[in-house]
Amino acid sequence: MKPLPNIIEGVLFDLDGTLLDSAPDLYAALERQCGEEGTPVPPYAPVREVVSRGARAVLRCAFGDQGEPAVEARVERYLALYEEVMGQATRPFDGIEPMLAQLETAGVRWAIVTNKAGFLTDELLKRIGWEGRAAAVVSGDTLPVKKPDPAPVRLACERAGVDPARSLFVGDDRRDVMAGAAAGLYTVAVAWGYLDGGNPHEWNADAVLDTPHQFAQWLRHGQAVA
Ligand SMILES: O=C(O)COP(=O)(O)O
Ligand SMILES: [Mg+2]
Repeated sequence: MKPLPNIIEGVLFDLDGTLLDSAPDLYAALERQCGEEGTPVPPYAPVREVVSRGARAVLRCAFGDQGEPAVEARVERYLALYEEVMGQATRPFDGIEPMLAQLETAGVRWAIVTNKAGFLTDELLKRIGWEGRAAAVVSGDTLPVKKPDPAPVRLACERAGVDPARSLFVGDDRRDVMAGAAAGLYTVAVAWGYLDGGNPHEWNADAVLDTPHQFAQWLRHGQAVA
């Protein structure tokens, strides 16, 4: 693993699958939609895996064999159902809260760069009690482009007032690593997330960490822990 920057000003995080285990609510919304349509509900595991790719990827698990227009036609209803249940079962992954507290105590600013639509991100952060806590929040529709484009990462650095060269980008998907690297940040792939069926060791991240606890320890010591 590449050594960490000497001074860390900011840590930017992906949301779904990195800070929050949001898959149970995204699955619950799909269950409801399948129920409304009398369609069989797909098993949880393959849905969980694609959650970081957004609503369409989740819908494809149930309606994909009917073709892309059938998926597209259900996005609006799916998002409405998700908004209803969002936050009920979504929790930070184990170890995330103490890790964020560690950053806050150390005066390191942390921010969120998610591909989730802004109206959902803002409402979800309210519901889980994180409103106003992150130094910046950039959502999938804040700009005309989203991750893997580096622009949302650059904007989050600007809004949080941190130097990209002294900041980390942390995510559970290859597109997080691509966006973070192209924006000039040190990139961390997290193996505790959804991973989209991929292997985080193959994404050319500067570091790969297995648990939030290990990540927190690594930040404290500036190096990988065994
Ligand atoms: O909802 C999405 O599209 C994915 O969200 P994420 O970027 O926070 O993983
Ligand atoms: Mg993600």
